Amino acid sequence: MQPKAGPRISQIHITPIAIVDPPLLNAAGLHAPYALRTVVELVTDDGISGISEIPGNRDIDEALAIAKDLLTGLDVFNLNEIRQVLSARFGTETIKRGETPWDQRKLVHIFSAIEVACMDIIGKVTGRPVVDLLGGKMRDRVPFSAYLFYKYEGAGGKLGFGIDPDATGWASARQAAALDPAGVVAQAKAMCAEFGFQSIKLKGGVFEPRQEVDAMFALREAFGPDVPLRVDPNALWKVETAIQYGKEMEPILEYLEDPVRGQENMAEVRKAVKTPLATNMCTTSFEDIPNSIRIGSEDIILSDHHFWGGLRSSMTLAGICETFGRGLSMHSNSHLGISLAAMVHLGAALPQLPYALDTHYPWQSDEIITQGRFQFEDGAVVVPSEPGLGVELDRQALATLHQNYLDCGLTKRDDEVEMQKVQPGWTFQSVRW
Ligand SMILES: O=C([O-])C(=O)C[C@H](O)[C@@H](O)C(=O)[O-]
Ligand SMILES: [Mg+2]
Repeated sequence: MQPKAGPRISQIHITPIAIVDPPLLNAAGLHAPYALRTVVELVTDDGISGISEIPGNRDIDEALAIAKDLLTGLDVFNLNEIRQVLSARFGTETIKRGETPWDQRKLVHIFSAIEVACMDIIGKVTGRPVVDLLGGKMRDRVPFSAYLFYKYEGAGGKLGFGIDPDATGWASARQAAALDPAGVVAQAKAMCAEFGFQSIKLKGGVFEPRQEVDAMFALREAFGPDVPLRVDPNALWKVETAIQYGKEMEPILEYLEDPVRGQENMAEVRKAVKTPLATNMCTTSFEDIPNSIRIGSEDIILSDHHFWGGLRSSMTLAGICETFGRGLSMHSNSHLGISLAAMVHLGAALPQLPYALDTHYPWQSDEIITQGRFQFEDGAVVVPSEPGLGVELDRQALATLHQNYLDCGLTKRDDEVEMQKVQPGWTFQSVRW
């Protein structure tokens, strides 16, 4: 029997969108009232559509527009060829990941956008969910962790620092300020009550370490020893600070995420502190792995299919982690349901899943898929069983959120600029305490 010719890419639609994001504080500054995402839709010559979502950035969107011409006519099943074509065009980029908690590299984002949309199509053609294309489902539900942020009062979007007085439940709690340990505990209680999360992460690197460590002890006091806790100062601590507070938190932490900057500093802290160290900042690409293994910079890699070049690359990373005794979990950024669907398929396919994954999803209120917002049951999302990603693009919502993008005037994430609007003169420091 002759193999069938695969469907070929005939159209690529790239739509930047802006989604409402509350004033969340982090090491890089403050979230703008809108977070940017880019939605990519591939359409095949026989009219099948596949979608993906990546962090929004005008430079990356422009690179995607160049990729469009290179990819038209290629077989969606031939992901190796697609990768080769993209590597040949963008593989020499000199852009580095940068010092912020997010990633600036174009190639990994483009790979991710194209590969996920192709896998959505392949799933539709074969009648199988994406998790099956990644080797099959290891679990039916994928657990996520509560992701707490210090924040100013405010709802984001058009309301900015204002609030919607008619909001109820988590939609109301999400607007509250959280600027001290009591505020963090109140936020955690509201988020866990709504989503049923069974582990908790605090985004640190905002206040001096004593305050953030006190917040972790307050969470332990409020939730008891059965709820795993993590804190992520996004590499702002000095080695001695990380060792001091890392030791103090040994009895209460599941893992300590990126206390310090760089693999060497992480390795030094790891030798001194018993708690496992996790990273999405020092070992962030395949090129970083050899040194990570050589010097032992972390115990857990927080993968992110948007930054590691897609879902299949993330499976490769899982194999490397298994070989070298690293744990693997997942990092996130402000995102909608297309990204969440991809994260859930990947989470379901990973051979081991010892840690609940990160997600910013509770902080978002918009959605771009026809089924509406994903539901969490006891902190977990049920793996979609429909072909492909199992989500369909809501074209009306896409148009509205694209208009938000045009109106808001943002072209990339810049938390430093947003912070300066509130605290004039504030500057990002790569190591602060
Ligand atoms: O674990 C992390 O480093 C993140 O989740 C990075 C994000 O960019 C986070 O800092 C945020 O949303 O401000
Ligand atoms: Mg992190």
